[in-house]
Amino acid sequence: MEKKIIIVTAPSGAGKTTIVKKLLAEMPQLAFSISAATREARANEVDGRDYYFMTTDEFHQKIDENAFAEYEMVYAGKYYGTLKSELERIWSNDQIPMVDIDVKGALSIKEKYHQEALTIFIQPPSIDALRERLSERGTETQASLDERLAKARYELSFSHEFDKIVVNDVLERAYEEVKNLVKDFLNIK
Ligand SMILES: Nc1nc2c(ncn2[C@@H]2O[C@H](COP(=O)(O)OP(=O)(O)O)[C@@H](O)[C@H]2O)c(=O)[nH]1
Ligand SMILES: Nc1ncnc2c1ncn2[C@@H]1O[C@H](COP(=O)(O)OP(=O)(O)O)[C@@H](O)[C@H]1O
Repeated sequence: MEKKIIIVTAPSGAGKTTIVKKLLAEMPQLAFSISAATREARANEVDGRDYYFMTTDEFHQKIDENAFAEYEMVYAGKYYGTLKSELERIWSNDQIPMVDIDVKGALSIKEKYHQEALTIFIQPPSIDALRERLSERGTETQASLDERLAKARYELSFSHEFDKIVVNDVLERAYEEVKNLVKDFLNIK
């Protein structure tokens, strides 16, 4: 089977996880690419399901082994990365990896797999909407909220680097748009 890959990226809080999870539940052809990360697990997160949680030393070791398709220091000294072994695991199951990563990581993975990739940028309707969504999600402190919003302004300037931009205004509408893009890419009716 051809090794296709779908990359969804967005500023934090734009809704990409919500959209990706919904799509994964509906399309068995896809599998979530579980990233490695050095941040603390949140209360509802499970190692090996949400992330492969690692210490910084373990992450450095993987970098030295050239084990990553891409990695970035995303927030506050925390590393996140896509393991090559994770993509291979999904391809060997005859599924297509759905990669949910930050904008810089998405650009580098796109560079690597550009011939087989569909890249989608989820755009929030506005910075104010982002602030509201992140506050309501209840996962951020004032400092981490400010950090995410500053990064979002920067990331929004890269939206045109991706194959498709989907504005997440009304969730259901944005979701349908993403689903149709994925179906087109996979030649599914
Ligand atoms: N470059 C890169 N970024 C990642 C990876 N996995 C997750 N991220 C990004 O890291 C950021 C922070 O993730 P997280 O702390 O879980 O917050 P959330 O996505 O806002 O819920 C998000 O923008 C993710 O898209 C990865 O493997 N590589
Ligand atoms: N279209 C939308 N309108 C309002 N709230 C939304 C919409 N899409 C997602 N959300 C909410 O915004 C918050 C951030 O979404 P999430 O999927 O966690 O974003 P990301 O993965 O991009 O950081 C969540 O609480 C989610 O329920």
